[in-house]
Amino acid sequence: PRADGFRMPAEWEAHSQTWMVWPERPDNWRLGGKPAQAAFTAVAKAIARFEPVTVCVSAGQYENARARLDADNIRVVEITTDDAWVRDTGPTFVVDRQGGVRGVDWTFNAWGGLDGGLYANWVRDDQVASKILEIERCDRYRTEGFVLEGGSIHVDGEGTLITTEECLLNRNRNPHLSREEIEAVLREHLAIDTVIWLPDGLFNDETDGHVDNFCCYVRPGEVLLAWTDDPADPNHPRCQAAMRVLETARDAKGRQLVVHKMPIPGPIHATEEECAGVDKVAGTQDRDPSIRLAGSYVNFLIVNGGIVAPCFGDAKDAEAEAVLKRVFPEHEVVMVPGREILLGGGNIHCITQQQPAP
Ligand SMILES: NCCCCCC(N)=O
Repeated sequence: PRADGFRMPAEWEAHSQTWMVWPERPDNWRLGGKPAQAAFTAVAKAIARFEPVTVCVSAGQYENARARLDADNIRVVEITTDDAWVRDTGPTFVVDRQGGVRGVDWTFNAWGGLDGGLYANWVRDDQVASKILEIERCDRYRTEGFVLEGGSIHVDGEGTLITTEECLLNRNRNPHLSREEIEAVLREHLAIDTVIWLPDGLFNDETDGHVDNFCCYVRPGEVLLAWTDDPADPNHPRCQAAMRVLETARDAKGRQLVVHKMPIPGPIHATEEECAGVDKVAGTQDRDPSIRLAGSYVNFLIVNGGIVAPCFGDAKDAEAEAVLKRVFPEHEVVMVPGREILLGGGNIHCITQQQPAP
C-alpha cells in the first residue's frame, strides 16, 4: 500500500461508515447471544446517530437482526462468519490522496491459532475482510501468512503506530518473523515510520494484550492509557512499564507524547449464572467466575463527531465519561453498556471497524 500511495488514517479522520458483525455463537455468547445482540444493537444505534452502520449477519439471524436494528442509518447484509469481532477479522482500510480507499486483509488465526487461539476453526473469520471489501468494491492487499488483528494496533495518521510486544511478538502470531521484520510489514502496509512498543497490554486480556484495550490515540502526540495507582492491582506493573515507554518515546514527527490517564473499572468478574449460559465446546475459551475480565474504558470507538464508549455499572463510569469529555471536547460522548460484550472477551472498539471516507 505505501508504494501505491496509501496509508492508514487515524480513527478521528472522517468515516464513510462503521462495520459490525451480529453475535450468536453459543460457546462465546451466553444464552445463544441474546443479551449480546441487545448490547450490539445499542452500540449500532449509538453509532448510527453519527454515521452509517453496516451489520453483517448469518442467514439464520438475518430476519431477527434486521427487525431489531430498526434505525434508518443501519444496513444489514448477510455473510457467514465464525464470530463477531470485526475489529480483528475485518479489513484495515487505507486511503490515498486521490480519494482511493483500499483494504489490508491480514491473515487471522483466532488470536493464536493452535497455540492459545480462542476457538478451534477460524476459516470463515479469515474471509471476513475480503467479503467486506468485495461488498465495497475496494481493492485488497492480502498478507498471506502474516497474522495480525486490527485491535492490536493504533495509529496517529502521521506515521506513528502503537502496539504491544505481548501480542505482536507472541510466538502464536508470527514466530517466523523478528521484531524488525514485523515492523517492516507494518511500515509497508500502513505507511508508518515509527513503532512504539508497549511491553504488555491489560491483565487477562485474552487477545494477548491488544493495545485497543489498553492505550489509544486521542490526537497526534496525545495518548490515553488505562491506569491504576493500586500496587496490588496486577495491572499496576503493566501500566508502569507502558508509562516508562511512553514518557521516553518520540513519535514519527519527533514529538514527545502527552499521556492522559483513564481509570480501570472493576475488578469485574462473570457471575456463575452468566457462565452457566455459555456452551462448553472443545477448543473454545472457557468462561469461569474466578477469572478477572479485562474491562477497559479505553475500548471505545471514535466516530464522526462522537465517542461511543463502554460503561460497566461501575463506580468509575462517571470518572471515565469525564475523562473522555475532557480529552475529546469537540465530540459528543455516548456511554453504552459494555458488560455483555466484555463477557465475550472484548468491547466496543473490538466489535467495530471504521471505513474512512474517500
Ligand atoms: N472471544 C474472543 C475475544 C476477542 C476480543 C477481540 C478484541 N479486539 O479485543
